[in-house]
Amino acid sequence: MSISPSDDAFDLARAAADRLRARTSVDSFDVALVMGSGWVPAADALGDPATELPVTELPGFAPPAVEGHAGRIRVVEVAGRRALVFLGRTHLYEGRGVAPVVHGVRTALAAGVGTVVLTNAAGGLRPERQRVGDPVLIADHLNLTGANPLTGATFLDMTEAYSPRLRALAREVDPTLGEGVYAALRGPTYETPAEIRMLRTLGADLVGMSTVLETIAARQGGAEVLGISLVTNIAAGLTDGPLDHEEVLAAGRDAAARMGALLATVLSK
Ligand SMILES: Nc1nc2[nH]c(I)nc2c(=O)[nH]1
Repeated sequence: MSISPSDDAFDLARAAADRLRARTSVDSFDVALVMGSGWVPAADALGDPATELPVTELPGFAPPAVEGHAGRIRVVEVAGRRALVFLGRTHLYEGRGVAPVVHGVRTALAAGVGTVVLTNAAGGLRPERQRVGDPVLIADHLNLTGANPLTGATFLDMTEAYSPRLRALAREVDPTLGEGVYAALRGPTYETPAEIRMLRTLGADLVGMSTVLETIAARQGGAEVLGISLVTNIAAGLTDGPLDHEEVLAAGRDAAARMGALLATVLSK
């Protein structure tokens, strides 16, 4: 018998799923999409929501670190599938611990979701083949956060953490999509040039501060995962000049709108 993470984390996810069902009058959902920084235009392209609510209406969700769209959930029918669209997420760097970072995914799985799409904004480590604004499919990850949502003898296979089937579907829809290894660090600092050189040596192609813990939680719950990064800056030391977070978000917004059509098409398959 595997020793799963503390039961209260799963009890809280079940309570949040029950409240979500009651609030949306939807008994079960098919797919969850977590829209990272700059991905709100993609969420808008998925279609008009039947319901939209602040996550704080559900147990276990903290108010968003930054006001605005982040911290809201939309219920949208995407290609005939009942979708939960999370606008924004909790990051490890907020210091709330690991469980809140994966609470959204666990809530979605408790509400019946079998497919989880994780999007994020990331730094690009391969300027020779990446441009700001490029979407990149996540083929695999390096969890360098020093954290894990699982505890105890939960020895989870992570061989195909990012669904080969969904990645092939995405490439069928958009053959220009590249793939890469996503390295997650705790943050909130961006990397030093020396750390970027280390990550390139380790085989990473993208760097960010999210996604990997959500992927682990989704895989523990048996869900298929599709991960997509939007390269919103070329990582530190690989171009001249410092990183400016506002520029980074603007680049993400420009490219994210076309991602909405891609996601809707992939989910229709
Ligand atoms: N760690 C890290 N996270 C990021 N998020 C974005 I957007 N760009 C970066 C980056 O260059 N490094």
